[in-house]
Amino acid sequence: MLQLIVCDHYEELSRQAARIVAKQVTNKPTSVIGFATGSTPVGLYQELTKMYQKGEVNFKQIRTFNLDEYVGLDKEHPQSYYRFMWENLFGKVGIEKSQIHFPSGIFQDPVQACNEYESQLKKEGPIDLQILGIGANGHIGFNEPAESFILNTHIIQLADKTIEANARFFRDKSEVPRQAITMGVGNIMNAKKIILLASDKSKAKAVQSVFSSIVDPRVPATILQLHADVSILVTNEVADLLKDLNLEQIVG
Ligand SMILES: N[C@@H]1[C@@H](O)[C@H](O)[C@@H](COP(=O)(O)O)O[C@@H]1O
Repeated sequence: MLQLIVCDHYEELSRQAARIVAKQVTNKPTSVIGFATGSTPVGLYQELTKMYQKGEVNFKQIRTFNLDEYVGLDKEHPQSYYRFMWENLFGKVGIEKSQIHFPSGIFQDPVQACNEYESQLKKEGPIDLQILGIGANGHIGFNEPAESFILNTHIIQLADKTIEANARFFRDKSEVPRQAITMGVGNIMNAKKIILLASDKSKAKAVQSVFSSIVDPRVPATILQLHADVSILVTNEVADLLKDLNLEQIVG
């Protein structure tokens, strides 16, 4: 079931998302939380940090999984998602290395790297609460538009649009890795609860697609319609653009 939550602005969206995460962790201190990167959840991570500092939530017993990592960037690379999570959340709220799981962007054998993450997910999962952003092309994690869905952790060729969108974090577009390792849509759909955050106008079409009643791997987020518990938090400016768009307007 999909629930749309419209928030006045980005700060409110971040606060609402933080309340959902904090409630999950308070109700079940040993929760497995799936974290996302990108600019959208930064406000959520700031809110969680504030709540932690005020003693309103603690993360001592949680275990974490992250959606994805760039292939070829080691953990300490300034643009690695691993480093992003330490700088934006883990390092600020007392989460320790022993609590976290991350797909590795550096490996000799891609199959083995994916299998290792799969076994960790199987052993520690299911994820209780998965946080998602969304790409303007409808990608979730790094599940890019394709002819079919890939369910498990895999290596993906990044779409040109994604490379362009993420170039803003690098000195130059040529520095953006061309591949990523990502959880598959099956891993994401296995989460008990999902919250998807979209605050930028550029995401409106992708968000609309989630309500399209068509499931299409060319817009990966459409799979979320089959999940039992998804809350989609959008800002007013995204909500204003949610009109009767059809899927063909979103693909490509
Ligand atoms: N792999 C990540 C996604 O997990 C994220 O949701 C998306 C949107 O990012 P942003 O929030 O910066 O727009 O793109 C990135 O490439």
